[in-house]
Order: sequence, then C-alpha cells, then structure tokens
Amino acid sequence: MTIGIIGEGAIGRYVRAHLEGVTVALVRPGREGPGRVASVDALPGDLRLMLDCAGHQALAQFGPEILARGIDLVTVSLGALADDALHGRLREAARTGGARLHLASGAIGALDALAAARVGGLDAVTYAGRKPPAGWRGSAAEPVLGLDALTAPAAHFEGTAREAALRYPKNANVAAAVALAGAGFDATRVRLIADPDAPGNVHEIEARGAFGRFSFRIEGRALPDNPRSAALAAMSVVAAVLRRAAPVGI
Ligand SMILES: NC(=O)C1=CN([C@@H]2O[C@H](COP(=O)(O)OP(=O)(O)OC[C@H]3O[C@@H](n4cnc5c(N)ncnc54)[C@H](OP(=O)(O)O)[C@@H]3O)[C@@H](O)[C@H]2O)C=CC1
Ligand SMILES: O=C([O-])CC(=O)C(=O)O
Repeated sequence: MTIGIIGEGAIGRYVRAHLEGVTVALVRPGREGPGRVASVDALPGDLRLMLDCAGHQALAQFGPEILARGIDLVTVSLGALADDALHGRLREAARTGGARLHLASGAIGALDALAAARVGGLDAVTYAGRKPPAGWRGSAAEPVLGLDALTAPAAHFEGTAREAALRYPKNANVAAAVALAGAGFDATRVRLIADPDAPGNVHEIEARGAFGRFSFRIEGRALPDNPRSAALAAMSVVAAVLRRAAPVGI
C-alpha cells in the first residue's frame, strides 16, 4: 500500500522510520523534490492513505481536498476540530469522497472507555495536561507564566476543551481527543499546567457517568527532537496504520 505523509517534524520522522510504504510527502510550496509534492493534485493516483503529522494548519489546508478525493486520512491534529466550520467541511468532504478521517489517539489512551461511557451518559469529564516548562515554550503559556523562572507547578489555563484546543494548537490535541470521545468540546473541563518537576508529558482524565467512574493517567516520554510532543502520539499513528491492515484486531 502506498502511503503519503504531511509533516517532516518530530512526529512525521518517527512515523516514517517505523512504517513501510510511506513513499510521498506533502510539503510546503517551494520544498518539492523527489517523493515530495506541494499539492493534493500532485499526489500519486494510487494513493489510498495520508497521514497528517503536521498540525492544525496543514489539516485545514489539505484535509478537505484529500478526503474529497477519496483518500483516507489519519490525523494527529484533533484540536483543529474545535473549529466547527472546519469540522463540518471535513465531515462533508469525507462523505463526498467516500473516505474516512481517522482521529489518532495521540498522546492519550482510554478513549475507548470514554466513548463507550458516553452511550450511557456522562456527568463530568475533566482533563489535566502537565508538561515541563520546555514543553510549553512557544505556546499561550508563555505570556501567562515566566517559564524559565518557574520553581513550582503553575496552571496557565482553565476552561473548556474548545478554548484549550484553539488557544494551544500544538499542546492541547489531547484535550480535543478527550472531548471528541466523551462529553464534547464545551462540556469537557481542561486544566493545563507547567511543572518543573513533571516526570514527562503527563495526561490525566477523570470521568463519571451512568457507567461508573474512571481515572486515567499517563506519563508520556517526549520525542527527542520536540519536548512538546509525546512519543506515544507518533506511535499512535503507526498503530492506526497497522490496525487498518490487520485481519483481526482491537
Ligand atoms: N494528538 C496528539 O496527542 C498530539 C498532536 N500533536 C500535533 O502534531 C503536530 C506536529 O507535531 P511535531 O511533529 O512534534 O511538530 P514539529 O514542529 O516537530 O513538526 C511539524 C512538521 O509539520 C510541518 N508542517 C506544518 N504545517 C505545514 C503545512 N501547512 N504544510 C506542510 N507541512 C507543514 C512542519 O514544516 P515546517 O518545518 O516547514 O514548519 C514540520 O515538518 C503538532 O503541531 C500538534 O498539533 C502533537 C503532539 C500530540
Ligand atoms: O504530546 C503531548 O504530550 C500532548 C500534546 O502536545 C497535545 O495534546 O497536543
């Protein structure tokens, strides 16, 4: 199977190194070359799967056209779906093209439990994301906190998953994943914390509803070349592709 990728950063490079069959990259105009094209039109005709490892802007820019062409798309840019207009365009394009937008589980887990719990009704879902200061560099945390001088954990955001996803496009895709699986963007409460003693990128979900209650916590290791992004996010893209190919699987 021929697979294409968007993004040649920390996640994209990991995915490429761990998957066979990635033969073409969708890149910014001016960066074309062998195996690199700058438009959806220029993608090979036999391509059936694209992997977005590039972020919100790339999903908005290329996603609708990829799906409308009948090419399935796996994305890590879940927070982009907090924009209802883009979410609608992607849904419509997928319908038109008979393709599917697959939302990679990314740096979090337990989304299956949350999605099942949603069926019975959820009363409250909260998500807390905690990273070392370096993981928040370049984000909306910077003007709120002195990241370099931080000596104790400090929350720099409290609000809905929708606000978090839109305000922190490189750091709150997990908030979007929790929202999309569970109680939705507006009913999911989010707290984002910079913590000099964080043991990694720590993500915690608390949920209760008709099913009962659960807590989930993961201490994710960041990718070596980007302290913002958990290695598990890249692994989840590879796992999503492998799952598609498996005759039996979970
Ligand atoms: N779901 C989840 O749990 C997680 C999701 N993410 C999402 O994944 C994204 C990528 O993470 P990561 O790999 O660590 O980030 P990097 O900054 O290391 O890499 C991003 C790559 O995408 C490319 N890119 C960005 N926009 C475009 C575009 N419009 N067209 C073509 N290429 C583009 C960049 O190119 P250039 O160098 O030219 O800018 C770069 O190669 C994050 O921004 C975040 O939104 C990240 C972590 C967890
Ligand atoms: O990689 C992580 O730990 C989480 C992240 O950046 C995001 O949610 O966008």
